[in-house]
Amino acid sequence: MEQFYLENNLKYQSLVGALDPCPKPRISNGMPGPTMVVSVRIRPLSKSEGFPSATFPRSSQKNVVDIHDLYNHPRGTPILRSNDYQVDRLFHSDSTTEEIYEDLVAGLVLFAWNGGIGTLFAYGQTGSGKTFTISRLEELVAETLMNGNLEGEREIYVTIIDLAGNAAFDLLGDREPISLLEDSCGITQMVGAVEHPVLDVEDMKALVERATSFRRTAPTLKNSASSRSHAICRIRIRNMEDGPDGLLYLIDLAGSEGARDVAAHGADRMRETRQINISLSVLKDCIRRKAQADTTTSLNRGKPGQKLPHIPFRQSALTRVLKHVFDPAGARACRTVVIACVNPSLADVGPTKNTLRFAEMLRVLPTTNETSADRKSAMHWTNAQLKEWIRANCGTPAILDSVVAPRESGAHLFNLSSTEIEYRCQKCPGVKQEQAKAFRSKLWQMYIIS
Ligand SMILES: Nc1ncnc2c1ncn2[C@@H]1O[C@H](COP(=O)(O)OP(=O)(O)OP(=O)(O)O)[C@@H](O)[C@H]1O
Repeated sequence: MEQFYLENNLKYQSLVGALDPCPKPRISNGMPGPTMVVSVRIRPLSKSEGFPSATFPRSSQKNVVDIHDLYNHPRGTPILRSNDYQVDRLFHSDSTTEEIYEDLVAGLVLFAWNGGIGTLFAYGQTGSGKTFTISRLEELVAETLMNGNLEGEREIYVTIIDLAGNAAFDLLGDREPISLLEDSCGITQMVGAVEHPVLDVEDMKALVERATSFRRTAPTLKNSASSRSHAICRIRIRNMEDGPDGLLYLIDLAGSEGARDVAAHGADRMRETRQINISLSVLKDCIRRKAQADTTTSLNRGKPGQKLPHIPFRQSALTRVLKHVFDPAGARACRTVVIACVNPSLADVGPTKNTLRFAEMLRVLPTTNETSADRKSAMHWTNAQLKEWIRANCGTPAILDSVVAPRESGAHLFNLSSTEIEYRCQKCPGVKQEQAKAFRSKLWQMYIIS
C-alpha cells in the first residue's frame, strides 16, 4: 500500500488541492461532557517518512478534521475517499504540549488537588506521539503541584508501574513484579509497588526518568523505541487537612499495531502485540460503555428500580487498575481526559481513521444533562442534510438520490448494528456492499427521519 501511495503522491496532492470540504451537519453540538473530554493531537509530519499529510483540520468548523485517503480502485484510476471526524478538542501539529496542558490538564490537576480522581489517557497507533505528550505533561503536572500556588496543604506521592499483558511491574522498584488485588473496600491496590514522596519538581523528573529507563521498549516498523507496555503514573495528593486524598493517573498506553505492522515479528512479539491489542480493546469497550452508562444514568435520574449497567472492567489488568473510573457502583467523583494521538502521514491513514473513529464514538452519546428532546433534535438530520452527507461520503460511483431517500413510510432508521445496515442497504437496489460498509461507522447509532 505504501508503494501505491508513493507512486500516486502527485495525484493525491492534486485531488486534495481540488477539494473544498463543505461544513456538514454534525451529530452533536460539540460540547464536551462534564466527566469525559475527548481530544485529538496530530503530531508534526516527519520529513523522513516521505509521505504527504492525510489529516486536514477544518478551518470553517472547530474541532473537525478531514482525512483524505487514496483508494486503489480495482477497475479504474485511484480515487479520493474522505472522512471527517469531530472531537471535543483538536490540537494541530503546531500545538504545543503546554497548550494541551492549559486547555485540558490544568483543570484535572486542580480537581485531584481538591480530592477528586483525575485520569488522563494517551492512546493511538505506535509512533503517534503518546510518550512524547505524556512525558512533558508529567513535568507540567509536577510544576503545578509543587509551585506552591494551589490553596491548602498537601503531600505528593508517586507510584509508576507498567503492565505487560496481565502482569504488573514496579518501574520505580527495578521492575519487580507486583500484584493487583482488590481490598475489602473494593479498591484495587498495587501490592508491592513503592510510593515515593515527592518534594520538588526535580524529584518528580528524576522518578519519571528512572521509570522510563525500566520501561519495556522494542523497535517496531513505525517507532524505533516503541513502548511495549502500558505505563501508569499514579500521583496521590494526600490531604493534610480534612478531606479525601486526590488521585491523578497519567497513562501512556502501549501503541496498537495493525496486522500489517507485525508481519516481521517472531512468536513472542506477536503474543505481546496480541496482549496489547486485547487490553486496548477492553479499555475501549469500558470507556464506551461508561459514556453510555453516564448518559443513561443522567436521563433516568430519579426513576426508581434503575439497574447498574455492566462494564467489563475486570477483563484486563489495565481496566482493573482503573476500576474507580469504570465501576458503576463507585462513589468517588471522577473526571477523564482522553488524548487520541495520530500520525498525519498518508501511510498511516488506516490506523489514524481507527483512532479518530473511536474518539468520535466516545462522543456520540455525550455525558451531559440534556433532555431526551435535546438529544433527539441533535441526532436527527433532515432529508436534505442526509442526502448531502451521503453524496459527499459514498465514494464512486455516487449513490442516486432515489436510493438515498427511498422511503415514503416515515422513518428510515439507521440506529442499527452493522449487519442491519448492510441488510437495509441490500434492500435498497443500487447500493453496493462496499459503499454500505463505508457508511457503517458514521451512521452507527444515528436516527435519520424523513
Ligand atoms: N508533537 C510532537 N512534536 C515533535 N515530535 C513528536 C511529537 N509527537 C511525537 N514526536 C516524535 O515522534 C516519535 C514517536 O513518538 P512517541 O515515541 O511519543 O510515540 P508513541 O506513540 O509513544 O509510540 P509507541 O506507542 O510506539 O511507544 C518520537 O521521535 C517523537 O519525538
